[in-house]
Amino acid sequence: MVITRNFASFSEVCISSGTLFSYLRRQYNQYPIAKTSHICMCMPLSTSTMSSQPIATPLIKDNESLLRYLRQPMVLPHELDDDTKRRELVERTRRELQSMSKPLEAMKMIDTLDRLGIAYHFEDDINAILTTFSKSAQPNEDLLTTSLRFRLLRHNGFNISPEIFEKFLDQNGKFEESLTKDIPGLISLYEASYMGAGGEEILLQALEFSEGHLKSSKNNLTPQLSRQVSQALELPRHRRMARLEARRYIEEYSKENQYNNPDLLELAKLDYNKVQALHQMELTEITRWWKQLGLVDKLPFARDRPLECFLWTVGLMPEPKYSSCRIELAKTIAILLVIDDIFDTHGTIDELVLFTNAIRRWDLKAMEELPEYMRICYMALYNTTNEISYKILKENGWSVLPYLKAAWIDVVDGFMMEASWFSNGQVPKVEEYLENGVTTAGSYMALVHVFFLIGKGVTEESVQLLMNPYPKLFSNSGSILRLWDDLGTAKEEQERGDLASIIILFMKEKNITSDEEAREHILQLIHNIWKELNGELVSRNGLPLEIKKVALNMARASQVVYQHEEDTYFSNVDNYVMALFFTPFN
Ligand SMILES: CC(C)=CCC/C(C)=C/COP(=O)(O)OP(=O)(O)O
Ligand SMILES: [Mg+2]
Repeated sequence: MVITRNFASFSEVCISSGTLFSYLRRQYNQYPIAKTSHICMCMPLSTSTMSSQPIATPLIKDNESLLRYLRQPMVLPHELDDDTKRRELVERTRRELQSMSKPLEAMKMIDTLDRLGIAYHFEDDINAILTTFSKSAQPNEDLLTTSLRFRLLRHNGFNISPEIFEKFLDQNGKFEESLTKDIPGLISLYEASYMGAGGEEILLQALEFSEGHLKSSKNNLTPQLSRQVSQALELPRHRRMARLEARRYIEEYSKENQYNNPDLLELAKLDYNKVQALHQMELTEITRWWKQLGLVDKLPFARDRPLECFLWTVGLMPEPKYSSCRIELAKTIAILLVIDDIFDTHGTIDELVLFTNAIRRWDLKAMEELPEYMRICYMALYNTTNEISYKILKENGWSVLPYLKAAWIDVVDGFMMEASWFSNGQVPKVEEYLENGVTTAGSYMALVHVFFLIGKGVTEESVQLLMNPYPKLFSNSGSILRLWDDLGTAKEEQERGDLASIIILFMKEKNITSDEEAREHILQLIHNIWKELNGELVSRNGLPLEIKKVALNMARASQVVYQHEEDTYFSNVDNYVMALFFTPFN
């Protein structure tokens, strides 16, 4: 049996590799067979059957803590059992899914798998089932089934026409009154209506109809239905961040004793814990990188939030297969926050001009003209971007530096634009500010990196669509990010002396006197942009489905990170972080 154990870095762990190896030999009768910078593999002398089980490891800085760590059993027996059990359950669930003959049954199962955060195991099976659903129109299907079919298909990138809802309209073109008694059907219709794209009138109507009736009947329902209605009204499924929803729904599902499938529940919990352990490992790696980079030691005014950066990446790309993408993306966001702080709070306008020009030149000679505090940030950005480009070149053979660099130049140009507006006392138009704000929120920068880091569907044609201009998909999702950012951080930023906020601009431009009213308008704007985003998800815009899904996830994560009561921001995000990364299921 091979046991793998992940260390923060091999050199950090094996201050003396002899210590490790002889310790393993003595203690566990295991023998090291391979070492890389992150993994040490050990093989017991007595057997050669293999299975691997990575375990998250805390930073180990000296021999003392290494030995303390190693004194724990190498692989806890229950962890191996859990993994075997998890794999068995995945296969059992796959067989169950494949054998389902009734469409509604299969759809409900797909929906539950998705909600429990385990659908990624069955991607091919789900796609195969949905492909058959997309071809077979079912005239007699009820409201619940039709709506669920529509939502699942769109969610997975299939283009299905909303005409399938026409059969529920009466002679006056309104949803039939009799449907108001069908609460599960109404919930399903409500959830489906959030998949609507611009101009899809019938889905607008569906939203109004279902929302109105759900609100008015909420108090006269069974506790279970009432809970479902409240959940949907609070935030529809389509807008929820996957990992957070998995965390929440596993808890809810475990309470529904009569209705749940015990196999699915067990699988969801085991899988959640396994993915959480992977996230912890990534977090260890990012934190170690960030500490070694030492940027905030040199720039004490800058934000030091690797955990928050990582939360973003889990929002954007929750699936385990994107592990290394998350690590690289978190690095870019951490640096983005520092540059943002330089522009928003620390740099003088002359220094910012120098910095912007140096970034445009993108060479180390340009760095020499900068003040010392900017030089360190410059080089951190330069090196990190080169390293990411190198990694992509090594793995896929693509030279992506020109794209990554150009995206960063755009970010800094955007920051400079903001800085010059505010230093000249200029008030930009809302539209102008928003357009620039999409760039300064890092949206394009992040999505361009993700496009290459994921590496799916990267062709000469799709690369052409990536920049100049950026795709509408990116602008839509970036606008939602910027709007939520401003809704969430306006107060904090005003206190820090940063006056850039769409709320103030909106109030000025639209002659609105109340902050509250301006916020309402912005929420409506977000809702409208979501429709555009939904259109992009199913449009043939030439972009791969993987990046479309990430863009939608970015809009979802923005709401999670920024929607909060002003004074409870940190405690909210902290709660998410605790639940997502540090609290396993029993
Ligand atoms: C997925 C990505 C790209 C996440 C980055 C999040 C972000 C907007 C950080 C800047 O916050 P801020 O509120 O300090 O920015 P600003 O000062 O521009 O409002
Ligand atoms: Mg902000």
